[in-house]
Amino acid sequence: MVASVICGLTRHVVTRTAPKIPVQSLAGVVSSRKFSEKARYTMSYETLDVTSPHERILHVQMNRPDKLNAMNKVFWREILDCFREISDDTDIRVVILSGAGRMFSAGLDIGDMADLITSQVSKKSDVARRAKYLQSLIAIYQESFNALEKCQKPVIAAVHGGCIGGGVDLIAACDIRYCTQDAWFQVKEVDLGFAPDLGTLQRIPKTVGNNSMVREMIYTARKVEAGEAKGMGFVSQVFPNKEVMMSEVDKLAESIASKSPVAVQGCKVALNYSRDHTISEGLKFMQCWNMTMLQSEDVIKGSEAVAKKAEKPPHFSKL
Ligand SMILES: CC/C=C\C=C\CC(=O)SCCNC(=O)CCNC(=O)[C@H](O)C(C)(C)COP(=O)(O)OP(=O)(O)OC[C@H]1O[C@@H](n2cnc3c(N)ncnc32)[C@H](O)[C@@H]1OP(=O)(O)O
Repeated sequence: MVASVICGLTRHVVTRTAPKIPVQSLAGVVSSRKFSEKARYTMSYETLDVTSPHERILHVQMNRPDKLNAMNKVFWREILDCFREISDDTDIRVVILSGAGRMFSAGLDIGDMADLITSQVSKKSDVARRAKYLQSLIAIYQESFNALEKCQKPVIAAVHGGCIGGGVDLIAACDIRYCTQDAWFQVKEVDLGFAPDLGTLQRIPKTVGNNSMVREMIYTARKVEAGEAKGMGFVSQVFPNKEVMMSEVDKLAESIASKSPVAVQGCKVALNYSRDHTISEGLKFMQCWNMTMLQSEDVIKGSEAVAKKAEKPPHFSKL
């Protein structure tokens, strides 16, 4: 019953329970998804444009420019599938996330949501049935953005123009946020009459030291300009325009991609774990993590390069 009611979402749920395993992770089988230099990554999506600007780096661009990258039903499924696939792809070490067209994202696709309310929610006769439906819908959307945080590779958000509602939830789940001078951020949900539910309220207060400013931004739903976002620590760098930003993002991604994936992925998992646990639990986690990872060949290669003051980083194998 529930499956038939959630209609277009059924496919979504099924995908979640059976994550795809990348071909190349199956016993070294040669994949059709190998890179040629600057080749287009062959994952194919309707709402995302996925390319590989450099070896080991993937650029995921939200690609509904005519709708200001508003997040529709297809997007929620694709962003989840895409980041799950990237997480397991040993060819990839860093991901860049951006938006095509004149802004990063106008957030939730309001038309799409209105259709869903009319076609699904309002047809249910009872408050409990409507509530159950909405609860599972919110959980599905949350999982789409959790996928960025769970992705083993660092994700760099590159924001230009508006970043509204779901757009803020999305970048809150990223590791690093850069933006252009013309970027603005708006937690718009309060203006629409509800509280954000996809991570803004949970992640931003743990990212930004200025809790007073976070609450001001959320309660008023006002636009926060790039300089203010940097001042509060939500973004780490502001650039004059998108071209300059993307070039700097590339440099950042290349720098991270040149490092040991054992080290970088270890840092990501430990930073996320430590954010959600006590210091003592985080330290215990590191004992367990590094009692294995300190035995990696990467530690030998890295230490030798540092000791020899090598100009170039050593070659670290895929992980
Ligand atoms: C379960 C809950 C899950 C998720 C919850 C998420 C919460 C949110 O995301 S809340 C925020 C929702 N978004 C908004 O309220 C923004 C709405 N849009 C606007 O206010 C404006 O479009 C604008 C971003 C300020 C830009 O204005 P303007 O420059 O004048 O462009 P427009 O002509 O308005 O838009 C161009 C084109 O894009 C379509 N569009 C814009 N935003 C959305 C949207 N959020 N959903 C769907 N479509 C959107 C707009 O309709 C236009 O399309 P046309 O086909 O050209 O008409």
